[in-house]
Amino acid sequence: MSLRKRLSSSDILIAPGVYDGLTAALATDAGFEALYLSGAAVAYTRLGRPDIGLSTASEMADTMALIADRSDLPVIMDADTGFGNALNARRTMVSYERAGAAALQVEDQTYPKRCGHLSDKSLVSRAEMADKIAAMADARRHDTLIIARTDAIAVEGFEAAVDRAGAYIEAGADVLFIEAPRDTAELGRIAQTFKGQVPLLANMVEGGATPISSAQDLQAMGFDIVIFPGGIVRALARTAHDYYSSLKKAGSNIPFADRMYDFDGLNEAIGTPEMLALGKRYDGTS
Ligand SMILES: C[C@](O)(C(=O)O)[C@H](CC(=O)O)C(=O)O
Repeated sequence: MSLRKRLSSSDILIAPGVYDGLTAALATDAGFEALYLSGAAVAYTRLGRPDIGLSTASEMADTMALIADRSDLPVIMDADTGFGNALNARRTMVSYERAGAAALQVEDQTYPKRCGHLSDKSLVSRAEMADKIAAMADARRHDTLIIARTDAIAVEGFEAAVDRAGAYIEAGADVLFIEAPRDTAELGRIAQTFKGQVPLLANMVEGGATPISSAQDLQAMGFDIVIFPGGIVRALARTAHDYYSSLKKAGSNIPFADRMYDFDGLNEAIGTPEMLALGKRYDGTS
């Protein structure tokens, strides 16, 4: 089902963050209906660095292509600022579509951007961002959704964020994402203001500016999509930290065994038996 069609349903869409073939495979097997390719998760895992605009558009497109090889689910792709001005954003649209994205999220920060939950962000003008959205809409070759994000709450205040969001819908945004509301009341006001105009996205960042709500509560407020972009990295980083400490201390993985897949367990999780059976089917002997 196309992402646009799925968003016409009244059930909120939960898109967990992924950043490679493994996380895409595991999230797909868990039964989600869409994935979120998080720029933060790519920076955290590939670079071991913060989400401050260090990853390149081509690194992101390569990652998208690997995920599309491994999962048939629609992928919402983080396009940051579009990597520059409107012309850069047009090119980002075309290359991310080619890599397999079903939706591109673009934000009104200056380039290079930073995580929406870090301080000291700066914005391009409302008019520049509106033109960037229109440029991306004109450049797309498929029914790729444009998710317009404003980071204005932290920079210009809540009312300005609402004004910007209205302008971005007028410019052609298919989905609205107001980044980092500071409390549940602000989340509720966003839903009340824009419900019924375009689908609304909420972003749950553990320990970030917005208190964590469940998908059920966000749906009751009026949200249509919720992303959990970096949760998987926070979970895996914590496990990796504990794993390396344990291995260093014990000189073996025996103390950690009940927190790990063994050889067969991992092979099962990534579909090794099915791949080997497929190989046999095409090995010229049957
Ligand atoms: C949504 C986001 O842009 C992302 O890169 O996934 C980040 C999330 C994060 O930093 O954990 C954001 O700016 O909110």
